[in-house]
Amino acid sequence: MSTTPVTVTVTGAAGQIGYALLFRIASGQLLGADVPVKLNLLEIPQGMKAAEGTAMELDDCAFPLLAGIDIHDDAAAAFDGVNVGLLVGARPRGAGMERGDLLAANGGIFGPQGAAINAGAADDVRILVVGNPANTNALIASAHAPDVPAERFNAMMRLDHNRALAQLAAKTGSSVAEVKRVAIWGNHSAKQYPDIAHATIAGRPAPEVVGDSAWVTDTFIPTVAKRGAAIIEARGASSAASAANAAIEHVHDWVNGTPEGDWTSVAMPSDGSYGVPEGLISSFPAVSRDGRWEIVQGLDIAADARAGIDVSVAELAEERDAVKEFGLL
Ligand SMILES: NC(=O)C1=CN([C@@H]2O[C@H](COP(=O)(O)OP(=O)(O)OC[C@H]3O[C@@H](n4cnc5c(N)ncnc54)[C@H](O)[C@@H]3O)[C@@H](O)[C@H]2O)C=CC1
Ligand SMILES: O=C([O-])CC(=O)C(=O)O
Repeated sequence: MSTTPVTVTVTGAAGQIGYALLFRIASGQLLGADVPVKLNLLEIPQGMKAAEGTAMELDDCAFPLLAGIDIHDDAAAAFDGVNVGLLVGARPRGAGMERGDLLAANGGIFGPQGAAINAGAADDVRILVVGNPANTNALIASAHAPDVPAERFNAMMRLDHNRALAQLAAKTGSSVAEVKRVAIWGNHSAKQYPDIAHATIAGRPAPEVVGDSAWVTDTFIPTVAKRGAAIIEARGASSAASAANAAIEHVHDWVNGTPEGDWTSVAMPSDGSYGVPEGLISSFPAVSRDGRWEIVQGLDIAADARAGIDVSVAELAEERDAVKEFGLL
């Protein structure tokens, strides 16, 4: 077992995703069963008491890997020395709030958090933004952290990716483990583009195994893209355990690598691949090698996929332009 604990900062620690996330991190599922972790919890003042309660429960688990817990309502302290930052806390959309209001309110959170990361993070810092609108919040945080390589800021698409795996497995009577190379492109929103064109199921092309292109267009894509809303409708609250699970898997693969022969979906700064304007934090199929994401190159993009990707990327560009107007970039 290595001895130096990895510092993991979780924002929104007292929220529902935080509650589903922290115990898994402390048990070793984020980084590995031999990696001790130190947890920094960041909350707003109103969330501090509940965060303290969660910390008491973490203590009561007596996790051998948990090297300490600190609770903060100050971003500079919470991100001091951070190696892995999970930015979950965000301002939810309130009644009568327009999308622009939401972007501005969250800019007020992710700008200062980016600046705190810039000031205090460890050299190897990796940041995963979960709080919505995740892609644009990641862009804002990164813009406020000029000394941190932009590639260290990701937004979470792993939940969308996992939703796509589950839908495809259910449709074809396969196990999830047999489904490989699904891709989600673009924004974590209802305009994302879930893509099975390059996927395989038990080694066979997924479109052939599904054998029903109307199902892909009319059922699969909207089901995956609108799954967040369907969960809210069913549960009366947004996805929490599945979101926490996705965050764990994203960071685990980023640090430890993706399995040979498969890829995942990651929103990261575009390098211009697949015609996505450079700098937008957009989702691509990606593999992790030596602790870095690489966009899977050379995939043929058919006309329907091109159109779907373009719609999602246009939404990201609109969000970027809106936050630029608010002076957040
Ligand atoms: N990217 C994705 O796939 C998904 C993203 N989400 C998003 O994750 C976010 C969190 O969801 P939940 O945990 O369910 O929400 P929640 O409302 O249960 O918890 C959010 C927590 O963040 C805290 N918070 C607010 N502003 C903060 C700040 N400036 N610093 C630190 N903490 C702050 C709140 O006090 C609250 O405890 C939401 O924006 C949600 O839309 C949820 C599911 C999936
Ligand atoms: O839709 C929401 O508010 C939560 C979310 O991002 C998801 O479940 O994908």
